[in-house]
Amino acid sequence: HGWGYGANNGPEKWGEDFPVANGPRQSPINIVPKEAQYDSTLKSLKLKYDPSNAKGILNNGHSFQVDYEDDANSSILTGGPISGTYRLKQFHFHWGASDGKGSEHTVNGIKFPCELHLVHWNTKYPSFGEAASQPDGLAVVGVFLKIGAANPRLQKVLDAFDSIKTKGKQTVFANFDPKTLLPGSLDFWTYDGSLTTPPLLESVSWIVLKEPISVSPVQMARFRGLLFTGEGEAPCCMVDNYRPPPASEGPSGPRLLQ
Ligand SMILES: Cc1c(Cl)c([N+](=O)[O-])nn1CC(=O)Nc1ccc(S(N)(=O)=O)cc1
Ligand SMILES: [Zn+2]
Repeated sequence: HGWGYGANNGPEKWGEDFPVANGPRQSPINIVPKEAQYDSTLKSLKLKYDPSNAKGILNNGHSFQVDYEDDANSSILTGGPISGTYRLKQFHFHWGASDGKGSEHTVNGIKFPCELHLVHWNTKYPSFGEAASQPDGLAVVGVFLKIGAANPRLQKVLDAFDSIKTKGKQTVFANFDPKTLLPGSLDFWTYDGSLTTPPLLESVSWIVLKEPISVSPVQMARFRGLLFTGEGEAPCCMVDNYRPPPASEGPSGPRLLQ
């Protein structure tokens, strides 16, 4: 009976097994742009990805993720609020059962239908696993998806869904540049937070892009065709795999890029 997003094992229950759920730097948060501090010391974001580092796509029972080779500095994040070099490990998404919800971060209380996370780890540590337990260990770039025209950049990901419908299924996913999923502007909000699923480690520098990318209702429907459940189990659609922000606003809001 592991954690999930159901009534009995969802976000309200995570604190039972993971007390850090009530810690001081938990994610996601509601972003209030007017309250974001202007920080001219912040640098612009630099993302350099090598498409050939893409390895596979996996349904992990909570979301699906595209995994990258991370044994060299070929797909990296630098600049923004971080110092040093962070390597891309994987990207994944969170989404709702309907278009009115699904994102983890919210903006002025507004939920987007979907949110993309590109997960990177600090190369000052020997591995992702080591970095994940350090306060400056991880950097996740969050991108909102909003309902609009179909996004052709999502096509290759959507086309893999038939091969990873159930929990534990994975397939080869080669030659994909995650940069193609980013909006035109890399302007961002940033704050120090945590993983948004168990183990909820408080090791993430969050970098949330201000500009969303588009996704069509038909494309969103295809996300909802994935299953939380494994082959042969009673099927449960993979939807609402998002942690909501805390009801009350946190201590300090995010900083804003120059
Ligand atoms: C905790 C951990 C370790 Cl350590 C390893 N490992 O391979 O050594 N893998 N995982 C799992 C992992 O990455 N979870 C994760 C959870 C939330 C997010 S999110 N939504 O972007 O905050 C990103 C990742
Ligand atoms: Zn995530």
